[in-house]
Formats: sequence, C-alpha cells, structure tokens
Amino acid sequence: MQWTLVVPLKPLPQAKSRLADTADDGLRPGLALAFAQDTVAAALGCPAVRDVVVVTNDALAARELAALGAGTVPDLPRAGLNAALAHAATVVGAARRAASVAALNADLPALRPSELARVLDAAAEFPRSFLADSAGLGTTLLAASRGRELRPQFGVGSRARHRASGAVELTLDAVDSVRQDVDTGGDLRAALALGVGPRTAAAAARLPAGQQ
Ligand SMILES: Nc1nc2c(ncn2[C@@H]2O[C@H](COP(=O)(O)OP(=O)(O)OP(=O)(O)O)[C@@H](O)[C@H]2O)c(=O)[nH]1
Ligand SMILES: C=C(OP(=O)(O)O)C(=O)O
Repeated sequence: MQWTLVVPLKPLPQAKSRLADTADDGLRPGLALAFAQDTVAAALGCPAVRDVVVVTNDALAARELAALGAGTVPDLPRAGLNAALAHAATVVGAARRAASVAALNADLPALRPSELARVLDAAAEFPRSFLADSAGLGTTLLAASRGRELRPQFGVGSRARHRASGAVELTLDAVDSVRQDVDTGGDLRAALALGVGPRTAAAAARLPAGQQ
C-alpha cells in the first residue's frame, strides 16, 4: 500500500519555541526549516510513500518544501494543528480518491526511509493506528487506511488520546528515527547521535559550541 503523508508546519518564526535555550531567535527558524526539509526529503525517499503534502501558512517553507517535491496546502485561519491536519487530510482524500493518509510531524530530522516504510507497512493492517514518540508521551505518526477518517488529536499527551480514540498503537522495535522528534536541546542531541539529514547537520553546525 502507498500512502499520502500530511506534514504540518507552523509559521517558522513561531516554530520550535522549546528550543529557545539551544537556538536563539536568529537561528531557530532556520533550524525548524531544516528539520522539515530533512523530514520531507526522507519521506519522499520512502517506497511506501506516494506523496507528501505540507500544510503550512509559511510562504518560505512552502516554497522550499515544494522544491523538494512536496505538495502544499494552506492552513485554515487560526484553527490550530488538529484542524489543519483534518483539513489537509480531507483535501488530499478528495483529490486522490480516498487515499490512505498518515500525518507525520515535521520535526524528525533523523528520519530514515526504510524505518518509515516498516511503520507504514505495519499501519496498513489497521483502520487507524499511531506511533508514540521517543519520550513516550506524544505521537509522531497517525495513520488512517483508505476511506477512514484521520481524527487527529495531536498535542501534549497525544499518545494517550490517540489510544483512547481507538487507534491501534504500533509497537515496532528499531524505528527510532521515526520516533525521534526534536522539541528540546536534549532531543536535538539524541537526533544528532542517530544521524540527521544534511540540512539539519548544516544548521546545527551554526549553533554555539556545546549546543550541538
Ligand atoms: N499547519 C500547522 N502546523 C502546526 C500548527 N501547530 C503546530 N504545528 C506543527 O505540528 C508539529 C508539532 O507542533 P508543536 O509541538 O505544537 O510545535 P513545535 O513548533 O514543534 O514546538 P514548540 O513551539 O516548542 O511547541 C510541528 O511540526 C509543528 O510545526 C498549526 O497551527 N498549523
Ligand atoms: C504535537 C505533538 O508533538 P510535540 O512532541 O512536538 O509536541 C504530539 O506529540 O502530539
């Protein structure tokens, strides 16, 4: 089965606020863009992925991610993350005759196509399923098979909410790169240890010594 991935991205000046201790206002937007570029490039390199659609109101990010081969959909005004995802999932479902759709966070700079393929192949067995993040509290991927609604409930504590919503938790080993979202300086160090994509490696090299 091939999937359409929907990747949500905040306007870059507001993105990754929890990285403020690691990257100042001058560097943080570029770091957030680099995470999204490496995430989208890895996703587009995954054999289980048919296409990637980024939902964002950020014009620069939309342009840069379209240059990698992603489609883009604008956010609904002031609706928030879950409304943006549900909207984008509806748009791509309508355009692609009830495609199988998965939401994937934009902050997975260590993402490996082969690990994403294993997660999506496992997700194909269930109507709705999700993968917990490396911290064990959040979600990095929520999948809905053909014809099923995504019903996203991302945000703080989303692992428990997705489970309570009836989505099946995917319990795969050795898919660390799909779980490793980057919210804090510690997360960034963990992602760098796994091995990040080239744009994040370049952006991280510009951080002050000790923050990389
Ligand atoms: N399109 C869209 N994406 C969003 C919105 N809110 C959050 N996101 C994206 O959803 C994912 C998780 O978002 P958050 O953890 O809330 O925000 P973040 O920028 O990653 O980090 P913090 O600012 O530290 O909370 C990231 O890929 C965000 O860019 C929104 O309102 N619209
Ligand atoms: C939005 C989520 O991610 P983050 O860890 O970036 O807040 C989530 O886990 O639901």
